Amino acid sequence: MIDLATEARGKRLVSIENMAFQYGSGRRAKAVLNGIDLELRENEFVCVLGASGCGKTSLLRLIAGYERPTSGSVNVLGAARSGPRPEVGVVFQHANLFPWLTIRRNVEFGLRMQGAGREERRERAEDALRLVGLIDAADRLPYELSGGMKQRAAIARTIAASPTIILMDEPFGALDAITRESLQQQLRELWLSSRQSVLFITHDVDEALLLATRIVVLGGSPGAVLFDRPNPLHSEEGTADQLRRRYEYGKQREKLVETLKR
Ligand SMILES: Nc1ncnc2c1ncn2[C@@H]1O[C@H](COP(=O)(O)OP(=O)(O)OP(=O)(O)O)[C@@H](O)[C@H]1O
Repeated sequence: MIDLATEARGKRLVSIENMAFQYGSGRRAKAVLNGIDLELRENEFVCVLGASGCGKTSLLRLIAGYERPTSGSVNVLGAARSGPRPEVGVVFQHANLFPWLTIRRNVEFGLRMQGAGREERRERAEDALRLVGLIDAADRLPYELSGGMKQRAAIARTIAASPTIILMDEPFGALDAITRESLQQQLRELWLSSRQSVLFITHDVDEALLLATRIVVLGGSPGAVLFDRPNPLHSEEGTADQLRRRYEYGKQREKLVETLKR
């Protein structure tokens, strides 16, 4: 029988089946993930929550193609191929901008690698910088920008390359609470207008409840999927404040925190 709820979720972009992963081998082996089944579909914003050390970054690195599974499969865009690829963009906790290049040149850099011509690079970089509200800072150097602006530049660099999937590893983890909230809201608006498929790693329950269409909780050692459900609070409207004032917010939050403690 066709599962209508699953069919409605759109095309499958990432499919992980019974996957295990370990670093090293023999006596130095460190089992990190075990029995992982996970999907990312078109237009989904999946937040992967988990306590420190449960394997979230390792999972992202496997999807990005930086690591290979020890057993089981990680299929991305129909292929189990390893190595970075332009269809998969990654945003890390630290912006990693080239300090000697202007913000514009940083954003253009990946496009040059893709072989885009000068005009096209300029246009796509400007569009991306406009989307993240950084067009006025385009000709500044990274050291002249605040932490939040640098993260927005890193997001612009990823968006400009038009990936099919964006992987984000705690992109706001190193920012102060106010900047973090403002960027969460901006990312939410960006996602609502683009419906880009995103897999977002975080250990922040509030961040997941605000941004996710679906929430996955990883836990245990080696890490396993403890919870994988649509975000019941996902909404197309409203700000973070309005979301937190919703009646069900406290209950859903508590449920996730309890799962995280397992
Ligand atoms: N290159 C490596 N070699 C060996 N062990 C590693 C390596 N990288 C990570 N680990 C170990 O794998 C486990 C999972 O690490 P990972 O970074 O994936 O967790 P995480 O959930 O992202 O943690 P955090 O939230 O603290 O970033 C940890 O125990 C870590 O020490």
